[in-house]
Amino acid sequence: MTAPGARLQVSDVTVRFAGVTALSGVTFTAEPGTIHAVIGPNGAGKSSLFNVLSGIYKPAEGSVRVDGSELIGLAPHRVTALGVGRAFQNASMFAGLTVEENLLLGRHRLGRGGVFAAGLRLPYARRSEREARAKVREVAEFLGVDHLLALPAAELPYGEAKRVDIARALATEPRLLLLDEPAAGMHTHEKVEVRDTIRRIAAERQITVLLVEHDMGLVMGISEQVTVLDFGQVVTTGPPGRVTSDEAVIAAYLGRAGAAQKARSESQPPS
Ligand SMILES: Nc1ncnc2c1ncn2[C@@H]1O[C@H](COP(=O)(O)OP(=O)(O)OP(=O)(O)O)[C@@H](O)[C@H]1O
Repeated sequence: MTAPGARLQVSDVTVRFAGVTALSGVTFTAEPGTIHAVIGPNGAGKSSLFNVLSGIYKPAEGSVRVDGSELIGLAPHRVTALGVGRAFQNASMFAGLTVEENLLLGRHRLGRGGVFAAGLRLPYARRSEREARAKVREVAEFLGVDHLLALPAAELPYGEAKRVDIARALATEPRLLLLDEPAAGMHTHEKVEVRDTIRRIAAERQITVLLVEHDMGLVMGISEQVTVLDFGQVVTTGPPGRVTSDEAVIAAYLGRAGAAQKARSESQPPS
């Protein structure tokens, strides 16, 4: 049976870099098995949040709980073991390995075989390797990338590489999946596939999906809840219909777009 998706509780998370507060008191909850988007203008803090949630950044303050277990302070591989998988904005595979090898590597730290056990061909290492290969194939079939398993990762076209990167994250059997701009740079028909894939991950596997994405049509079409960040702070969290009509959200987007337009017009030489 598939383990149900995790509840993610982000509480008062603050991240500072020299002179810059990237996140300030960020608080929201993503409910099990739902699709929860995090949106915001450039520089709002979305990547910093994902880096906290995958153990890359340690916040100055705050707590992140996955089904009640504290994530802050865990190394990235421990975060994976806790049930958090991440697909990256730029697919993060080893170019010299095949797709299957990349997917197996993602799972490696979940297995108990280890390098020595595998080298000695100990029975439990062989069993764990068999299980890992079966899981990788099952996930690849679920995402329709099984025909790519034997290919070198370097040969994948951009869109396929992004789908395979989602498969790599899913192969770690996450209960919470972080998707970082899964539709970036994709054609319209590929975006439809990505949308359907994300829906199936939540609906058929009950995995909680946290989605950072700039395509508002995609975000508003599939998310149950949307958290809006601006200047590192939560502007609001709510269902898409409410968020899109929220004055503060409109101001955050239009204000930033208006400022950019003003800067562009001011940089034009007078005619
Ligand atoms: N490693 C870092 N060192 C210094 N400042 C950083 C670092 N990472 C992010 N920042 C700053 O923190 C703020 C938030 O950046 P972040 O990349 O998290 O935003 P974002 O919402 O992901 O933006 P984008 O949509 O452009 O990717 C920005 O002001 C950024 O310049």
